[in-house]
Amino acid sequence: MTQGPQKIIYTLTDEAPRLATEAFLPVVRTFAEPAGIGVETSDISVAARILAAFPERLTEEQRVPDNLAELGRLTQDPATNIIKLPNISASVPQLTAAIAELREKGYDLPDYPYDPKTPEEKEIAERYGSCLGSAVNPVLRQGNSDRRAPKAVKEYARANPHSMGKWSMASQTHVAHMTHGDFYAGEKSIILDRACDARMEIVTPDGETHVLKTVPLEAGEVVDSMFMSKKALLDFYEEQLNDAKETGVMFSLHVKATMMKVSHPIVFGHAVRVFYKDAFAKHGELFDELGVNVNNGMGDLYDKIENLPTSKKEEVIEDIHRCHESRPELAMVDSARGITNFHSPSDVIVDASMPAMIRIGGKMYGADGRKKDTKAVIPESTFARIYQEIINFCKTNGAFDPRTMGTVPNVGLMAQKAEEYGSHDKTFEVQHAGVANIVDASTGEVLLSQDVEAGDIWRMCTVKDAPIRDWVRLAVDRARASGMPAVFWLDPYRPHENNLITLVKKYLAEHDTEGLDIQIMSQVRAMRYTLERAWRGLDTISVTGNILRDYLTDLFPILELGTSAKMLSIVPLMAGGGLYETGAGGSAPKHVQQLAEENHLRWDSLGEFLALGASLEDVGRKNDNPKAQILARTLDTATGKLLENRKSPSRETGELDNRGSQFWLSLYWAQELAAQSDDPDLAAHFAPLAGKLDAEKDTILGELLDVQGKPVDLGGYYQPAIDKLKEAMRPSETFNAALASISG
Ligand SMILES: NC(=O)C1=CN([C@@H]2O[C@H](COP(=O)(O)OP(=O)(O)OC[C@H]3O[C@@H](n4cnc5c(N)ncnc54)[C@H](OP(=O)(O)O)[C@@H]3O)[C@@H](O)[C@H]2O)C=CC1
Ligand SMILES: O=C(O)CCC(=O)C(=O)O
Ligand SMILES: [Mg+2]
Repeated sequence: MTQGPQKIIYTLTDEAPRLATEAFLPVVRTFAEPAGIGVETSDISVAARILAAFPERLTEEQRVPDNLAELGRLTQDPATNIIKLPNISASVPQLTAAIAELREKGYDLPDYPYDPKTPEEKEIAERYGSCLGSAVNPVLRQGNSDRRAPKAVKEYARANPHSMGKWSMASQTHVAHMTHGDFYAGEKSIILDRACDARMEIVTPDGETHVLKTVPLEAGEVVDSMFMSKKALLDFYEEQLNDAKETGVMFSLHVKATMMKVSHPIVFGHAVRVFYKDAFAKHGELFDELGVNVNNGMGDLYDKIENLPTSKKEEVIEDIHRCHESRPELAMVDSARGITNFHSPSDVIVDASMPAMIRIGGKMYGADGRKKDTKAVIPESTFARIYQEIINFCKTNGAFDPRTMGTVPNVGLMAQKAEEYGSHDKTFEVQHAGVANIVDASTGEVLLSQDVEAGDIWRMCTVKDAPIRDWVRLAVDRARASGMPAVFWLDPYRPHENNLITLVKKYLAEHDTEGLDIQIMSQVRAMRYTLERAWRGLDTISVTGNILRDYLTDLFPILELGTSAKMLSIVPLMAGGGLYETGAGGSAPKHVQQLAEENHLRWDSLGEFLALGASLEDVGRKNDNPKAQILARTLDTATGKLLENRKSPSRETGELDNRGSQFWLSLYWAQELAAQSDDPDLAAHFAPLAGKLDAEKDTILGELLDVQGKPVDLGGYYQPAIDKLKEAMRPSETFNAALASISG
C-alpha cells in the first residue's frame, strides 16, 4: 500500500451541506482508509470565521484557528486536495443573527457596528467585514472553473425528467434593466503595459483629491473602471414601478447582494426606498435616528421600529402598508409568512432565482400564494440581457424538455478574484462629485477616468493575465475532451470583453485547435445559439467570465437536471492542486427548516459524491496510488447505480432522505469494491461490509425512516451542537455499527 501524506481536506460549512457532511464523513473515512488516504476537516462556516476574527475576546477553549487563511495558503501547494461544500455568503442580517447566536452561547463577541464612528468601532467593523458576503470562494478559487453534468447524471435526467412549468406566448414576464447610467454604459478598460501601484482617487471641482485606495497591479492585467449613476438608477426604479403598476404585472428585484457585497446592497436599498418613498418622506428623520438601513432589507426597518411606542409604531406600519396601494404587487419569498422580495437582500439571489422562475414558466409567487407573471428587475444591463433572450426563446418555443435538451457545460474565468466578483475592495459609494481617476502612482499618469456624482457606485475590476491564459487552455482541453463546440461569450462592444477577445485570440494561437469548433460571440448571440442547439439536443460548452460562470451554471443545470446540486464542479488550481466543489448551487436554507420541523433532509449529496470521485482520482494519479483510483472508479459506478435505482432523496417527509440516499451509496460502493478483481485486498476488506449492509438494509432503512415526522433540535443554526448534530444525522445504530466494524 502506498503510504505518505496523502490526504483530502474536507470543508465543514453551513446549513444543509453541513448537515449532510456530518452523515457522510464517517462513510468517506471508512472507504478512504484502506487506500492510505487521510481525511482532515476544516471548519470554514460563517460561525467559525467570526470566532477566528476575535481570538483575544475568547477563552483558550473557545478559540478557533483561521482555517480559511490556512486553506488559502494551501491552494498554492501542488499537493493540495480540497473538497469544498457550499457555504453561507452572509448578508448583514445573516451575520448579525450568527453573532447573536454565538453570544448566547457564551462567546464574548462585540456588537456589530452598523455605523462605525470611533477607531475601535471601525476596527471591529473591518473584522466582521471579513466574514461578510462571499468571503470564502474568492480565497479558495485560485484556479478557473470546469462545471458540467456527468454523462450518467444527464442520462438519468433524460430518463426521469423533473417537472417543468408551461410557457405561454401571452406571458407578460420580462426582464427590465437600465439602458443608460449603469456599469455597462460607460465602462472603460485597458490592458496594462507595466506593473504599477494604481491609485483610485476622486478629484473634486475645487481641486481637492480624495484617495480611496492604492492597489498593486501586474503588467498584462486587464483593468476596468465603471460606475452606476445613482440618479439614473432611481429614475429607472420609478419608471419600472410605474410600468408594472400600469400594466398589472408583479414586480421582482434580482440582485446578488451576497457576492457583490458592496455594490448590490446599495442597489437593493435604493429599490426599497423608491418603492416606499412616501413612508420614507414622512418618517425619514425617525428612520435616521433609529439607524434604519434598508440596504439590509425591510427586515431591518421592522426590527428597528420594534421598540417604538405602540402608537408610533402602528403609524409607521400603516404608512408602509399604504405605499402598497400606489405600487405594483411585490413578488414574495414566503407568502405564507408575508415575506416579500424586499425583506432581506439575501433571500432572492439572481443566479438561482431567475432560473427557478424560468423553470416554472416565467412565474413567481404573489402575496396570495399564486404564481404570476413578473417584471424581473436586474438593474445592471451587462448580463441581464441573457435572461430576456431565454425568456423570448421560451415564449416562442415553449419550455425546454429535460428529456431531449442538450447540455451546456461551463468553463469559467474565475482565478485570482477575476473581474466583478473580485472587485469588492475596489468598489466605493462616491461621497464627492468629481472626476474618478485610476492613476499610476509612481508617474501620476491617469490610466482611466470617469465623471461621477455623489451617491454613484464606482469600481475598478481587474483580471490578471495568467488566469486568462489558463482559462483559454482549459477551454481548449474541455473542447478536445468532450468533442463539443465551445463558445466564448464575449461582447466586442463592451470594452473589458473587447480586451479579452484580443487575449483569447492570442492564447488560442498557443494551442492545437485543429478539428475543434471554437467561436467567439456576444452574450445575447451566444445565448441564442446555445439555446437553438440545446433545443435540438445538441451540446455546447459556454466559456465565460466570472459572472456568467455563476449565472449559467445554475441556469442550465436547473433546466436540464432540476437543480445545480447535481453538477460536477472542478477547480484545477493554477499551482497544481485540486479544489472540488460539490455541485454548483448554494446551501439551501429551506432544507434546514424542513429538517428542523419534520426531521427530513431533502438535500441531495450527489454533487458531493461526484466531487469525492474526482478528488480520489486526483489523489490516485498524483501519488501513483492504484487503490485510490479503484476507489474513484467504483464510486463512479456506485453513483450511477444510485441514480439508476432512484435512490436520490425525496422532497417529501416520510420517504427516503439524504441519510437514506447515503446508505444506498455506501452499499453500492462496498458491493462494487467487493466485486472488483484488480485489488484483492480491497475486495476482501469491503466484502464483509457489503454483506452486512445488504443483509441489514431493511433494518437500517427502517431506523432512518422512523425518526422522520417529528421536530429535531440541532442546538443552533449557525453553530449546531456537535452531539445533537451527530444524533440527528446518524440515527441508524445498525448502519453506524456496520461502518465501524471495518474501520481501523
Ligand atoms: N458555492 C457556494 O458556496 C454557494 C453558496 N451560496 C449560498 O447559499 C445560500 C442560499 O442561496 P440560494 O440562492 O437560495 O441558493 P440554493 O442553491 O441554496 O437554493 C436554491 C434551491 O435549490 C435547490 N437545491 C440546492 N441545492 C440542492 C441540493 N443539494 N439538493 C436538492 N436541492 C437543492 C433547492 O430547491 P428546493 O427548495 O426546491 O428543494 C433550494 O431551495 C446563500 O447563503 C448563498 O450565499 C449560494 C450559491 C453558491
Ligand atoms: O460565493 C458565493 O457567494 C456564491 C458562489 C456561487 O453562486 C457560484 O459559484 O455559483
Ligand atoms: Mg452560483
